[in-house]
Amino acid sequence: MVTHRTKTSNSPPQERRFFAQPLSEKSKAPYVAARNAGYKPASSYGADGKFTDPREAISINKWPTSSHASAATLPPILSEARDQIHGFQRQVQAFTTQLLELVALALGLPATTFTRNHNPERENFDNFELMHYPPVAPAGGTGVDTGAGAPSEASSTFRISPHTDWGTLTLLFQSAVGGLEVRPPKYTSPTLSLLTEKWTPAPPLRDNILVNIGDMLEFWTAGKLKSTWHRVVPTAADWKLDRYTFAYFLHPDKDCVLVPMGGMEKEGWVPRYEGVGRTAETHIHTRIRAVHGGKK
Ligand SMILES: O=C(O)CCC(=O)C(=O)O
Ligand SMILES: [Fe+2]
Repeated sequence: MVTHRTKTSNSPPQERRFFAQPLSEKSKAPYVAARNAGYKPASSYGADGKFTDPREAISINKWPTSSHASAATLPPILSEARDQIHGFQRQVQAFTTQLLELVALALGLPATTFTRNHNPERENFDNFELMHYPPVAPAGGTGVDTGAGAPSEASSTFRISPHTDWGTLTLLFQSAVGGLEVRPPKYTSPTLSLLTEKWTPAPPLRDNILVNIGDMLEFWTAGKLKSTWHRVVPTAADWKLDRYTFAYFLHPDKDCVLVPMGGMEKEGWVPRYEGVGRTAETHIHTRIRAVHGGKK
């Protein structure tokens, strides 16, 4: 799903300034698993727990204003931008509310089917993440794209390894450097075959926001909407470049339950992933443990 954006610049200057700092500075707000927020150094984890990715990122949770108990701890450069971040989050909230209403209507459901689980005043895992991907050489030598032709799974090289996003929707603000690929919906197995499956490139489109469907919508629609597998690979054209993106991960209220809505569950439905009947909070904690381990 691609949607048009108007006023947001491609990469806020704070983003580059933040990542250019020494590790000791960036680590002043370290990642805290219970909040799913903070700085995650390069090569310290992988998107799906299977590979280790060279990407570094900082996650900012829903309340960057210090008046909230669960406010994100922000490192100095980003705390200067608190108001800007908060304003951006409010715009995202208004926009995603409309988007979720449209998704419900398109499925023939009442407009509030999904929005009633996304109360902006309640606790959730909403997460605004700034990312930096350092240059990485493609597998099999420079100038060769990685992917379906790679000789073995272990030798695959990613900027971010294949994964699905955990929340409801992800808004992806990509920079000019490409490499994002999505797994076409014809592949329905919960496990990937990196050696045979062909992925579809999703190059950055100027002034557009790319919207990914996340796990929650897959559970609520009994698989009618699929949580999209995606990855970022180094391409022949720009593997030497640093890549910056930012993403807004929209999450539902922590206590809502992941069961099909609006009578969408058909007899014989086999969920692709574990998690049906759990709360959103339990699902996210399970995902965090798989990626970051039990520590922190
Ligand atoms: O940087 C991108 O284009 C994708 C990032 C992504 O998939 C993620 O952070 O979950
Ligand atoms: Fe993702």
